[in-house]
Amino acid sequence: MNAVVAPTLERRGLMLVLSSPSGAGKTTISRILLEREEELTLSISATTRQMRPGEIHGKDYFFVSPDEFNSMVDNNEMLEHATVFDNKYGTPSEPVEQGLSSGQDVLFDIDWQGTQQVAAKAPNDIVRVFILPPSLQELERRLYARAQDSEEVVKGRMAKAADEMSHWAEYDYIIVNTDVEKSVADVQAILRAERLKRDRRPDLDSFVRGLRQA
Ligand SMILES: Nc1ncnc2c1ncn2[C@@H]1O[C@H](COP(=O)(O)OP(=O)(O)OP(=O)(O)O)[C@@H](O)[C@H]1O
Ligand SMILES: Nc1nc2c(ncn2[C@@H]2O[C@H](COP(=O)(O)O)[C@@H](O)[C@H]2O)c(=O)[nH]1
Repeated sequence: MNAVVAPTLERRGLMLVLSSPSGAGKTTISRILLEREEELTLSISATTRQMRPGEIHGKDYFFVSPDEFNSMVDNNEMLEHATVFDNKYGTPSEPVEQGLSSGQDVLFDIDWQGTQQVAAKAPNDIVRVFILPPSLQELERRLYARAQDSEEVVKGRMAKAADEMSHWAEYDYIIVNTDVEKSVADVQAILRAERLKRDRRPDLDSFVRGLRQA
């Protein structure tokens, strides 16, 4: 009987998108996921919004001027871009492509507009997760508890929460973020199953052929 060598992991990475109304917990869940998932890398967005206390340029966002943002768009450097809460946000393409082709999965914290654009460009690579808050009162409480935005900004984000949530059905998976640990475990379960999908495992074809000939 011929020896059959178990398949090495040769898969193209997937694009894991998290969206939610502002304050539901995407950033919190993302930070923990990135600590726990070695094969997951964050897509760092560019934005024209003001830096919040504690945020770091190049780690949380690339904080750019409106002119810089527009020239990135004009030079075709953005995978997607959108205006959210009166500021511009966009995903630089190159780091995403580099991550995917080296077998990393890429995590996106982007809104529904960006998700639609990525889904149109890469329908087979995207996995969409929508995070809901347990209630509107809790969403508002979290926005105030984060203590990084003015009352005016919090009110603006609450006013747009219903509109953002109206896109929930465009996503593959829905998580109600009551408990952070449980939400992280749910996203990890999604990742694990999606990584095993047949279409993401081109290496299996020759492996199974070998098994059948052995
Ligand atoms: N399950 C949870 N229970 C209680 N508090 C939470 C939970 N998840 C997140 N939070 C808190 O809610 C606040 C908002 O969370 P976070 O910044 O992660 O939201 P977000 O969805 O990324 O918001 P934005 O879209 O504005 O970036 C933070 O103070 C965070 O610690
Ligand atoms: N379409 C995109 N949306 C993005 C991107 N980066 C962040 N976002 C979304 O913006 C809001 C507000 O974020 P905040 O950090 O200012 O609180 C939130 O819904 C993010 O998901 C992006 O590159 N493209």
